[in-house]
Amino acid sequence: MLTVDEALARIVARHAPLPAETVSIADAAGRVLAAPVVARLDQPFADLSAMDGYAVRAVDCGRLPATLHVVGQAPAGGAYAGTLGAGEAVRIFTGGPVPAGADTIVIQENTKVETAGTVTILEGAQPGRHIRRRGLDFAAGTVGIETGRRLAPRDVALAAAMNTPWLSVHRRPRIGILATGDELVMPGEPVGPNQILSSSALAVAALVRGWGGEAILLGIARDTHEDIGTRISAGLSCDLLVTLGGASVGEHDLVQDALKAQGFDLDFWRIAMRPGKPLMFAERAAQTALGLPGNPVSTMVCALLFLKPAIERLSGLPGSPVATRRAVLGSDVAANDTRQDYVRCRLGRDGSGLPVVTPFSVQDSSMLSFLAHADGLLVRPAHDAARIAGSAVEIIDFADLGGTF
Ligand SMILES: Nc1nc2c(c(=O)[nH]1)N[C@H]1C(S)=C(S)[C@@H](COP(=O)(O)OP(=O)(O)OC[C@H]3O[C@@H](n4cnc5c(N)ncnc54)[C@H](O)[C@@H]3O)O[C@H]1N2
Ligand code: MOO
Repeated sequence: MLTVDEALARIVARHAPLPAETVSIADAAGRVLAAPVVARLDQPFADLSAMDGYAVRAVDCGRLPATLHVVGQAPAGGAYAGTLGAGEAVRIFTGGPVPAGADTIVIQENTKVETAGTVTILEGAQPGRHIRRRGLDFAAGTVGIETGRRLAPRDVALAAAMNTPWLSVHRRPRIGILATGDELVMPGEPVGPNQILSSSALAVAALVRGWGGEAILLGIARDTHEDIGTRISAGLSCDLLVTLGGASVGEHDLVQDALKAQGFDLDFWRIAMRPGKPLMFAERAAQTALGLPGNPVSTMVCALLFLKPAIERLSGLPGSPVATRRAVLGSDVAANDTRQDYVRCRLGRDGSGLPVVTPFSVQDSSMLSFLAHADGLLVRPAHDAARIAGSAVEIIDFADLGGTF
């Protein structure tokens, strides 16, 4: 059986960033840049005042107090058209252009106005003070944001300031989601005898959206070759088709054959992992299929470990493994077997600030309540020895996933 690392490497290697499209900056947050954002102007566009006060010539303030003639105004969005002469000041506001001839700003707290049309400078007139020089933030032609970055709101702010109303981003991956099983109904539908709710389809759709993909629900296939085949073919325009369940070895586990019948080549269908042994990966021309195991916790954990990096790769990111962090065990754990184990756990804090891991005593991969209440996953490598409380371990902390899991 493949290891988790080998399986992930094969999945990531098989995906490449999708082609670029142009979107309005208003819709760009969360998308991954396919071309750099380059400043189309200098910011600031001129020397601007950083404060409300008076633009003056420092030389006129050599002996204080100094009374100057106020010859005009320079608000943000306006400017004083003339050149400041000896003994003159311009009333200026934060963001206002520094007039020609002035070389410093005196903040208004350091002045007093006794006679209309004059200002008396009391202190604080050093050359260059409170002036933001033209191009201080960036100059025209500066690369503000590099290709391959997922745009956060603060990147949108920078791109907007650089006056780039249209951005080139990678197309969002289209992810088809197909549940399989005679026993499944969707929430809100009548639940017949022997039926259960398809909990995973909506959850995987939410994961896909949170990770930057477009989720396309392909419904629930009944356990027949025909129905599974028909629905797989309906999903052939997706970049990546995710199937739920039917991945294992029982007679009702038909997904593998149905994918082959639709022209997919099977890459692998079992990995050394728990939960999630029956993970399947197949490819067909520009498309891939990821068969997630049916037990709902296995579905979710496998989606986190494999679907997230695949979506990220298609989106233009590297497709890195989900990050783990150092933690200490809060209780003893037995030796692990041949499968890398992802153990649902609670996380506390010890004196040094490290997470303290307490695994739930029940780890049944059908039990969603434990997954929902977990703070993270303890990662136990295959063949890991028994470990006592206090041992160093690796975890996936759900808090690191920014609410996307
Ligand atoms: N003889 C063996 N039996 C099983 C093995 C094995 O290696 N040998 N593997 C077990 C493991 S591990 C898992 S995980 C499951 C996964 O098998 P499948 O992917 O074929 O999943 P199904 O049989 O279709 O379903 C398993 C379980 O999950 C429920 N299910 C399926 N889809 C959904 C959904 N969308 N939402 C909620 N629940 C779902 C389904 O009703 C079953 O109860 O196989 C073990 N068996
Ligand atoms: O690996 Mo299965 O996914 O143990 O439930």
